[in-house]
Amino acid sequence: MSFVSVRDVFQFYDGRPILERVNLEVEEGEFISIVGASGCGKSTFLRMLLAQETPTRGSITVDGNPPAVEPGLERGVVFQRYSTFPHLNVRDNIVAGESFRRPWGRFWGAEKKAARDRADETLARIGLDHVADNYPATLSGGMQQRLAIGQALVARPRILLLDEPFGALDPGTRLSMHDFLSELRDETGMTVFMVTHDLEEGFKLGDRVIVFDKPRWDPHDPSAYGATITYDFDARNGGFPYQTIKEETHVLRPN
Ligand SMILES: Nc1ncnc2c1ncn2[C@@H]1O[C@H](COP(=O)(O)OP(=O)(O)OP(=O)(O)O)[C@@H](O)[C@H]1O
Repeated sequence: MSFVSVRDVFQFYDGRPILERVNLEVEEGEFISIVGASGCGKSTFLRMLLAQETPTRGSITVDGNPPAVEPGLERGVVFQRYSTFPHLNVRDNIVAGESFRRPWGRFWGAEKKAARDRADETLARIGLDHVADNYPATLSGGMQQRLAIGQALVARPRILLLDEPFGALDPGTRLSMHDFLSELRDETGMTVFMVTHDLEEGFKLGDRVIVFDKPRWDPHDPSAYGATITYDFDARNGGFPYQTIKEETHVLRPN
């Protein structure tokens, strides 16, 4: 069985289909980029992987079990929402991120000093070392996002869920965050699901790029049908020339 297995998943809100018959098999360590039109259910899909929502029908398993409700060590999941701790300075926000992966939580004494030194190395990698002693509220929006991403990444979860994490960053910062994410992923072998609206970014970072779309469309009732995975591109080795179209396995056929 695959590490993450999504079988015949449907999600309805108020009787309205959002996702229909979604199937996906992901091996541990794969990086899955998720693209699709606005409102087609990409974030809903991430929330189901995070067990914040249960599918109306179908099943999702992570390592053979339903996804953990509480993100923990075994099935560590971090959802990127640009949230940092306002009462901790920038350095200690990174230390807090790393402590998420320890069963006993916070660092003390010499360990704390070592954790702060590691945090300073991380801050240098994401270009925030000069504001290590500042509080998040004093940073620009882009810097706060970088901090939140750094905090999520140093927790080194087994699965990392990212919902448009780089959307608001300027192009230079975006590139350095790409490098940071790629390096950490190589170091940890974590499995990543990343929603992005930037196709180039999706192909650059992802091993696969999956597309959510509505294969059935009623012009008189746009919400009559839900979206599913219509394409599953192999993005390794440069992407497009090696694309694999799996339309046959995913597209719904009218009965
Ligand atoms: N809790 C909810 N209750 C009812 N409807 C919801 C709920 N969450 C999302 N929706 C609806 O489900 C649809 C899919 O939303 P979702 O946020 O998953 O899309 P998305 O593909 O991530 O969109 P975007 O790219 O704009 O972020 C939308 O029409 C949204 O209004």
